[in-house]
Amino acid sequence: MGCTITGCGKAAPKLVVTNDDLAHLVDTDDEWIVQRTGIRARRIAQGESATDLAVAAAEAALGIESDSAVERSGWRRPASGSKAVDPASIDLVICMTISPDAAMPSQAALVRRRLGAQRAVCFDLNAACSGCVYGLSVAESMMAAANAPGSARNPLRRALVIGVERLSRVVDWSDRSTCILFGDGAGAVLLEWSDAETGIRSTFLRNTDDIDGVLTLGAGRKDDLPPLFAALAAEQASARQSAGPAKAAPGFEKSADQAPESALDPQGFPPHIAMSGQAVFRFATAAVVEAIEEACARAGADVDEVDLIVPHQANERIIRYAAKKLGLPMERFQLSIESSANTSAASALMALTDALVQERLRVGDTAVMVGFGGGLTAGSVLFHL
Ligand SMILES: CC(=O)SCCNC(=O)CCNC(=O)[C@H](O)C(C)(C)COP(=O)(O)OP(=O)(O)OC[C@H]1O[C@@H](n2cnc3c(N)ncnc32)[C@H](O)[C@@H]1OP(=O)(O)O
Repeated sequence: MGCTITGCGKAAPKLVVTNDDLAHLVDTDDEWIVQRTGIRARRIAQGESATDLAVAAAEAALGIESDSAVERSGWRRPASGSKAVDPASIDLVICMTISPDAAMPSQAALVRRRLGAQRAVCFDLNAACSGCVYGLSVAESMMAAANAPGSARNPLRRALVIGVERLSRVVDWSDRSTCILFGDGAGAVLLEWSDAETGIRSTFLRNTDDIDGVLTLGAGRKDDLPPLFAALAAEQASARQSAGPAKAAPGFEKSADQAPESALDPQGFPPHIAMSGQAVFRFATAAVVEAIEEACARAGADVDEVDLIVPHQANERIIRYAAKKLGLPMERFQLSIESSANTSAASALMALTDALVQERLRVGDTAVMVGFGGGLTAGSVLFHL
């Protein structure tokens, strides 16, 4: 028993922006970008919303034909036949994103409505660039719980897990150290619960504090609250002072050797992606290797038995480093970064679609998806296709 990937799709905006194009915007060049990242071009949304991209990727995964304005491609599990899956039969929609069209309704709610997935429950998930593995892991856990004998949960046999980003809206286009890295797009998988021995076999999730704020993006909220609240705060603070110090609950007293609070002020996060590239690089290289090994260990598999590793597409050098460290040839890793750049929560599902469409991954194969990113987050999922 398990949840099997029965459909996969990706969608990208039509506009192609090459490294040479970006050299008109910031002081950079194609050679630097290719050597440091492996990126040659990215897609940038010009009018396409995150909802447009997510729906197009989801329809591709469901096998639904549509005259969508965005570019899309998809794969369906051969046994599913040519018949498209009815969106009304979907029980769950999860959207992973750090750049949704709106905070409310959720991105998943917008997709649900457009798709016509009337019976699905839906919500968004933010695990930054690890979104794909967190989304798959959460969906698998929910499906396993819902399908356990005697479960009193929502019935859950079909889930759409969609990563979607319109990062072009949250990139600082004057910062050459970040703007060259990111792109827009969406990737989706259809998971179905079945008795088969295929599907997700292990998951591994890991978080570390981003103490130095090496990867941040502000939520862009307004801080100009009515002056009334500042006056009330001052009044209440002085009342508390005259009442004496508040007592901490037993067990929650601060000890002298407790680590100091981070100097980082969340209200000071910029409204665009800010990154300390080398620190992220160091974190990512260690995290990717650990996550691949953990997913394999938990599934009782040897890393050598994995047919294809589908990593978050952040930087080709990170992937090359992981391959070397694990003693695996680069052919065992899906590389889609050249034309898509880093699409954060969408990237590994877009790469998975490429692997399936290009037949680098076939039914019967074993694959590991691995992610890492802001939070800091990392994780992996091992599945038998
Ligand atoms: C949302 C998420 O979760 S994102 C998570 C994923 N992010 C990542 O994976 C990023 C990981 N890091 C990286 O990929 C790399 O650090 C990069 C590509 C960003 C930078 O590569 P590095 O080799 O570390 O370059 P570094 O930052 O040391 O800069 C080297 C020089 O190139 C310069 N430089 C930076 N960007 C550019 C550019 N686009 N073009 C030309 N020169 C540049 C720098 O100014 C610096 O110049 P200096 O030596 O005169 O000061």
